[in-house]
Amino acid sequence: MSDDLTTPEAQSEAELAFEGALRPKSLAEFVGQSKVRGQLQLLLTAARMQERTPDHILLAGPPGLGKTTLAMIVAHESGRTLRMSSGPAIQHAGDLAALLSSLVPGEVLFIDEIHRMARSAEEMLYLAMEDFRIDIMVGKGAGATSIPLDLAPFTLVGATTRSGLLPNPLRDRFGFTAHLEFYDDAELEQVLTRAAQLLDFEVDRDAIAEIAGRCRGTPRIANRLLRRVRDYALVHGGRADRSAVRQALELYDVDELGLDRIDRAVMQAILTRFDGGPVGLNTLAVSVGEEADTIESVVEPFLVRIGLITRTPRGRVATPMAWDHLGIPRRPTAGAQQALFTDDL
Ligand SMILES: Nc1ncnc2c1ncn2[C@@H]1O[C@H](COP(=O)(O)OP(=O)(O)OP(=O)(O)O)[C@@H](O)[C@H]1O
Repeated sequence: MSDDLTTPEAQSEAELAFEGALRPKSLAEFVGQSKVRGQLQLLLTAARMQERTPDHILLAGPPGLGKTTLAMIVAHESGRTLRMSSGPAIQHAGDLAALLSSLVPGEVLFIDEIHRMARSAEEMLYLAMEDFRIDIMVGKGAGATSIPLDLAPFTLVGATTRSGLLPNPLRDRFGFTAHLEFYDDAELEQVLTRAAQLLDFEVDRDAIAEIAGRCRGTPRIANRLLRRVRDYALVHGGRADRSAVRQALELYDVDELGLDRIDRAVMQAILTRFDGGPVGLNTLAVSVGEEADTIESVVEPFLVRIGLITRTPRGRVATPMAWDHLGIPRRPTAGAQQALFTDDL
């Protein structure tokens, strides 16, 4: 689904550059997530007063809600440099050893998608987080020895979209875990207003409200839709008003609830092929030709959140609102109450 406007992951170098320009640089500029902001502020201030590195921080939540931005803010607010890496780039304990041993004292190490790091590296990280020390294995077999190596003190900021996949010993070593929530419409309007100002783009208030309602509670998508609306207003030479938003987003297949092509394909499958469900994740993924992981981590949380589907022990089930929204008449004999596919819940 890499070409979809509402995919919450960043999609290209150009988008990353665009995001960089809009990224809040301080906690004060960061919109929403007020509880997490307050908790982080306290943690950073206490560390500063005690002249020590801040505790390790785990940021959990769906893509595009601001985990990378918060990691950058942690480094910035504590006056430290930031080193960025990601779970998939750490395939061996040696990759992590090289990274950790090159940190300068006090540096903030950001590991995105930390749940995708190699198991062997995870174990090395336990000791590094706790004692700022690692054991390097030298040699093989009976002659193998481990050489302890002291590390510079650092703060690890881990980000994950799947905190349930992190082993407990790793999760427990974070001093603070922040669960980022989807943003409400008022917060998204603030994100959009700020972005429009930074882009020097004049846009009507009701246009902002219209975009906020269609961006899946996700700032990254809000900014991306704003960009498309800006293109539309530029090309058509008109005002960036509510009607321009509607026309631009219709062109890109984003409906008034923010559903895109994939969401609709998933809903159509549940409603028409499986009579409203229940249907198991893998069966559903195969029927729409998508990865089960994409359905589970990107599509489903949003559909559940807006009340179009529910998760039951027997699988995903469409709600009455889903039939109405997709404009599909409910079948009186729908087998929705039968567990059709219970093999892969
Ligand atoms: N609270 C916020 N206030 C203003 N803008 C935000 C906020 N959170 C995120 N953004 C905007 O959304 C973009 C995406 O945020 P970010 O890269 O931090 O998300 P993420 O959660 O790390 O996503 P991923 O998991 O895909 O890496 C940022 O460039 C920023 O412009």
